[in-house]
Amino acid sequence: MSTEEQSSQYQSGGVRTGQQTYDRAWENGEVRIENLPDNEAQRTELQREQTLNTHADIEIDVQGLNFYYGKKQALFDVSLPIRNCQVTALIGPSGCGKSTFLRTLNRMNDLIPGTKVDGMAKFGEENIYAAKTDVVLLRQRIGMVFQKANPFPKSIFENVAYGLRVQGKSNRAIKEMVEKSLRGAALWDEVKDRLNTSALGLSGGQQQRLCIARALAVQPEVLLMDEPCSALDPIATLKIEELITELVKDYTIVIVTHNMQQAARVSHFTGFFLSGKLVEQGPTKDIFERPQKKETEDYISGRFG
Ligand SMILES: Nc1ncnc2c1ncn2[C@@H]1O[C@H](COP(=O)(O)OP(=O)(O)OP(=O)(O)O)[C@@H](O)[C@H]1O
Repeated sequence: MSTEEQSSQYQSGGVRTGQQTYDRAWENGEVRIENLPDNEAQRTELQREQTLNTHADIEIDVQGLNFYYGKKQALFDVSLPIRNCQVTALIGPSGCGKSTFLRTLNRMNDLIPGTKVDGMAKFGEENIYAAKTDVVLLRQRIGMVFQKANPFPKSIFENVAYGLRVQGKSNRAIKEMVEKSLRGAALWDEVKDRLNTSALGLSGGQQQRLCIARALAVQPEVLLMDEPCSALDPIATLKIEELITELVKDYTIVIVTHNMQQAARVSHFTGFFLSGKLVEQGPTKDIFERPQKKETEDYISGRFG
């Protein structure tokens, strides 16, 4: 089908396939990774399908979560299992509550005055939302990477060493962990000869991988990623996606993304949010190819959002 034919089909409201939705994104000037060498996108999607484990243990079991910014309720009765060593993507239109949900998982919203949460998020024997939860320890176990890379104005080495110094680790242990974390974040080879130079001199993609290394250094069990590629070019985006595919062998990953094709490429499970409610969740392939709810189908096929 020609581009023109596709466009007219979109305008007439016909159902789009994921590829067509992505083609439209390309026409709109958004990222298109399929054009990169070796058809990397198809490879990662295939790898994701092969590593889907619908029986994986539930690492965080969120049940009946309600969340409020002051009087405004932002999440309504959300229940979502986050599975061990799988990537869970959170998708939905702007303002639907994806980031709010993500931030409840390591209590980042506590930093915003006037917020309130009720419900349960079972993590091991703990309820993440319980008043007695040690939030510092929680954020060490559940690390976070933000939309915009936020390295400290320090050297590359000190950025990664930061959390380890706070923990009082020995210099020798710190040196080992910094190297291990930079390797884990697929950055070591690019920076090993300039560890003492400023992190701010790195490219955007390298800075984001440095932030991932910084999160890995304190040995988390879960990594939360809030649109980690939204400020990156296609090549840097591809590197982060490849990295996610590697990291998920050892870590449970939850990623917020606006980019449905990214969700399709990297995630095993997907949750679709709309107006603060989790409309549908399940294996990514099912959500994209056989959505059960009309709202999901409309969103996936690009009718809104
Ligand atoms: N600090 C805040 N104070 C008050 N309301 C907030 C705050 N942060 C978010 N909200 C509101 O909560 C709702 C959910 O926002 P959230 O950022 O979680 O959505 P999102 O799906 O991540 O959106 P986006 O894709 O645009 O980042 C929105 O109505 C938003 O305006």
